[in-house]
Amino acid sequence: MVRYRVRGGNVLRGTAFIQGAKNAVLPMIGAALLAAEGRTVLRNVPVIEDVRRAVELAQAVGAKVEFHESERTLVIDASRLTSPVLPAEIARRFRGSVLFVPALLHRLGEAIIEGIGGCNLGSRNLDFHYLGYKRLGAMVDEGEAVIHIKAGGLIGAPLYLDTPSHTGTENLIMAASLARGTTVIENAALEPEVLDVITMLTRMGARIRGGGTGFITVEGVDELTAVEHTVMPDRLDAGVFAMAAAITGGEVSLVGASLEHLGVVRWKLEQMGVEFETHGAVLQVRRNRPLRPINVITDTYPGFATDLQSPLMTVACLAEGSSYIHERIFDGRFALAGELNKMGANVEVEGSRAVVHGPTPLHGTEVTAHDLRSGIALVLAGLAAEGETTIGSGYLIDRGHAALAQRMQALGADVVREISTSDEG
Ligand SMILES: CC(=O)N[C@H]1[C@@H](OP(=O)(O)OP(=O)(O)OC[C@H]2O[C@@H](n3ccc(=O)[nH]c3=O)[C@H](O)[C@@H]2O)O[C@H](CO)[C@@H](O)[C@@H]1O
Ligand SMILES: C=C(OP(=O)(O)O)C(=O)O
Repeated sequence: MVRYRVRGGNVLRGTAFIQGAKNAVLPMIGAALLAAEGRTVLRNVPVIEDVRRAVELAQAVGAKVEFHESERTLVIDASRLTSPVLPAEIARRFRGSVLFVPALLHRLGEAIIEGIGGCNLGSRNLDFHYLGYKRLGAMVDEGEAVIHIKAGGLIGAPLYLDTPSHTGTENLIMAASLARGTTVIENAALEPEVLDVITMLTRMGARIRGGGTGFITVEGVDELTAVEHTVMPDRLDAGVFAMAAAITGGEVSLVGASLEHLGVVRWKLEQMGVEFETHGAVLQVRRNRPLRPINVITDTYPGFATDLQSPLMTVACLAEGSSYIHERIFDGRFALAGELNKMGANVEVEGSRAVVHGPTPLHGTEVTAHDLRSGIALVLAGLAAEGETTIGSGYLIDRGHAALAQRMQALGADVVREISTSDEG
């Protein structure tokens, strides 16, 4: 029912406040459920739909959770968990639901997963998670509709991931933290969000070594305690606002963005003609020369983040020449191309590769968000387009970006969030 309406042509200038990281706070809510006493306090929590769903899910398994949205603070009391069931109607609405499994296994001896949601990006397997739980001593029954995992006390073991799965790494670290003995996880994910989760778990009393090396050792402990933790800034939100400055030829100050976390995204945008300057804790981004085309291959961190591939495709539409994009993480992440082409772009897709023939003037029309990042990419396209762009299925954008319309308006953009009467999401 939510849609975004964008009138293009305004050059973005001003200050944007970068939200806390969605992909860090969701595992942290899962981690908070590992503490059998006391209250966990999470600060800098983004007010996004995925967090609201995570709060509902934590309440469904028995935790007492207060989300003080205006304070961007979560208070979680998990001293009494009552149900091992992750109910379909909540769990199917976001990916982070999978991050509740370790706490349910440790606290209740079982987890019943009635569904797992998240962006529709092609195949999104969970086999590394299940294999890991099995190696730690759990029994996994993968039914058609329901997955039942049972564990009468997990025991540390050597684990490996075929590829460094983000949530897979977080889940296995959480499972190992309260398992008896030592667990080693080879080929672990290196994403900054994983490191932030390790920092929180360490503060809770977990014994974790090797974060950021791809080779993590966890010595199990008997209990974890409730702590206070401030969620790191969202590098994907920061990347989007940097690209909003880039696509409109503007200049924005990003409060709370870390240039270090942007990694390769920074270098690719610089190659396109975008300038970055750090002023202490504020990151200045501007573009005042024509956009150059780019080649991008997505990869796990420290490679180019797949979640920023879609917004970058939009920016490439305005570049003077052909850009090449190779998507290596997800096999269904190019639905955006068809929507951009409706707006006048010329994007050709073949398998996991796309060629963006720029520059093409964009014109406003009705388009659809197929997932969170294609949704925000269409907002960027709307900023650069002539006329009005309406983006349907806006809930998907709200899953990951807090107060998007207000933050864009503060930069001079004409972006409005509406509740439509049609039945699209
Ligand atoms: C809530 C959250 O943190 N979501 C992020 C997380 O998703 P998520 O943790 O789901 O992504 P993964 O890193 O696990 O998946 C990456 C790839 O590995 C494959 N795979 C993964 C696990 C598994 O057991 N088997 C398997 O084959 C997936 O199908 C996919 O092709 O990382 C993605 C990749 O950076 C991001 O796009 C998501 O924003
Ligand atoms: C793919 C994403 O999220 P999720 O894993 O929650 O579906 C995303 O944030 O772009």
